Amino acid sequence: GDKVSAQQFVDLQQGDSVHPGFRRAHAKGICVQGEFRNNGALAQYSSAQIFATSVTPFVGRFSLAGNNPTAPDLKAPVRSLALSFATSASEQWRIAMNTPPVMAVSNPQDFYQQLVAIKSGPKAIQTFFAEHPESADFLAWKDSYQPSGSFAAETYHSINAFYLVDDNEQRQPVRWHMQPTVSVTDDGLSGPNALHQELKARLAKQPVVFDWLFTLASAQDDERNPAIQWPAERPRINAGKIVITQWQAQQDGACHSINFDPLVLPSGISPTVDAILRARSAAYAESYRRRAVEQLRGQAKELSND
Ligand code: HEM
Repeated sequence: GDKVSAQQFVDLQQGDSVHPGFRRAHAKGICVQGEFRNNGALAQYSSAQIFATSVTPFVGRFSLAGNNPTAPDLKAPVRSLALSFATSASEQWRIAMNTPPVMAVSNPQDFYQQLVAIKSGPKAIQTFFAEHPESADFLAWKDSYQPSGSFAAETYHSINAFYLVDDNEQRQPVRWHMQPTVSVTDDGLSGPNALHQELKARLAKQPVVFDWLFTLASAQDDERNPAIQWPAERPRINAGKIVITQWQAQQDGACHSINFDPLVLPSGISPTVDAILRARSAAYAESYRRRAVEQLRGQAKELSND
């Protein structure tokens, strides 16, 4: 199909009502900070500094899919976690993850059409999925997914694959996910900011901890295709713990001015040719450009979800 530009993506995602100063997607969220406690297990696969050092701090952001920074927390179909590690003076690693393990489609053009179909209503999206059999793994996830009662209790997936690159330039394709260490039901949660309030109350008492698990592809898996789940028997390596200790409101917080572009990678990690990664990088930059201009012009709304 025809190429889709970053401007077209962001125009569609921001929709008719622009919220000046906010992200055009995943607009509602909260900044967090913490550290990665490495256990050394990935050092043989990747020369990245983060897998050689014991502790690396990060700035992160929990968020909800959608363009509205005041949307009700419990209505969002997808929850997210983004992390930015300053792994050395010259390198950063930025990661943006969602609750589904795969995308419904394999390329940017089809994702654009999926967003068009979502806007057109339930019948259009049903037709879209019927015409895209590669969405089967995504739909299976969607059918079985039970939203939890906490950002801390979700599993967040890289979806796109990357390569771990070792000292000899050997590449191992991987996907990763953050596995929660608590389970929380949504019983009794209510109100538009339920997940934000739950997170703040939780962090006042204890850190939020995830295990960072990497799944190793084998030669039969196509690491360029973000729609296809890899078989469950693929090896998994636990690289250590993601420990979140603090939060800040997003508009004043350290995550506000970070563009969580998935192609900002340190040496030892490299991108696959998955076209979605390039599309994401371009769209995030366009969204960032728009919100930065609005902020510069003083149009950004002061708004927090406290
Ligand atoms: C072609 C496909 C995609 C497009 C066009 C797209 C577009 C966008 C845009 C425009 C933003 C706002 C960026 C900003 O202003 O900082 C965003 C944020 C985000 N996206 Fe995507 N996205 C895509 C796929 C994905 C996938 C596959 C994932 C998960 C693996 C993902 C996870 C996120 C997350 C977590 C955020 C919020 C990051 C933050 O907290 O700042 N996106 N996306």
